[in-house]
Amino acid sequence: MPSRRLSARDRARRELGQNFLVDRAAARRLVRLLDLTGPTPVVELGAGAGAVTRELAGHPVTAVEIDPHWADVLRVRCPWARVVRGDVLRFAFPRTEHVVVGNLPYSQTTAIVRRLLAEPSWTRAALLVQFDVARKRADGGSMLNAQWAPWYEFRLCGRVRAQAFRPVPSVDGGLLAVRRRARPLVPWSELGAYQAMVEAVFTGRGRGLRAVLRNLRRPLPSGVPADALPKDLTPEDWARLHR
Ligand SMILES: C[S@@+](CC[C@H](N)C(=O)[O-])C[C@H]1O[C@@H](n2cnc3c(N)ncnc32)[C@H](O)[C@@H]1O
Repeated sequence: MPSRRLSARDRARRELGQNFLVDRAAARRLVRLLDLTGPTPVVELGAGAGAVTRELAGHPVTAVEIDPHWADVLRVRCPWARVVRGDVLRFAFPRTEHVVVGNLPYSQTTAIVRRLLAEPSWTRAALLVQFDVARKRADGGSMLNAQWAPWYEFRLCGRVRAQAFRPVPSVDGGLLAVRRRARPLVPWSELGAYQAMVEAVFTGRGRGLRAVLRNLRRPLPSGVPADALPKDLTPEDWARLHR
């Protein structure tokens, strides 16, 4: 029955964060952040109705979409793309070099970003997320930022007004560029130990960084003021603290 089908679609729209881009210029701005020059493989996260996918015509694209309805639509609209019907959180990312793009479902941004950062083979990502989330990532200072700072640089690249999406969300979007460092500040093989250290510092007992580090029996990195807080440390400070 049409009315039941409509309500199922409405439910999917809400649960899966289906705020589709209707502003072509915004989709182009997102794709331009990838600096695509040659035939670099692209993985698109949450491809939906293909607003971003169609701006990638001519590139080898793998478009991941969880909703079977939109995955089927995509196969017709963007026949050059390899469409994978599945959950980004379980997707097997390529083991060879690639780039990543996605207008992410707002409700799953953190989970998807965490999943993405744990993948070793992509070099650049262009993400459209809530503006405040993009700004927070780019400003640094959070535990999540510190845990990934030796490997990635985050940059806020602009705002996308809420009216660029349908349905119109309650907040604007933000363009976030993530670049893997050519020379990581900490070896990838030490990721687990490094992240445990960052968590211990952020959640450790003591007032100020010096006291927290004293409790953890670690020295304050040279050049860091005694009254600094964990959020004040630069990626280089964190790397020295790890060493
Ligand atoms: C904000 S929409 C973006 C759609 C399209 N890329 C665009 O820009 O118009 C997010 C898309 O991600 C899909 N999605 C939500 N959760 C997902 C997940 N866990 N894995 C894969 N796709 C997901 C939704 O169905 C939706 O199509």
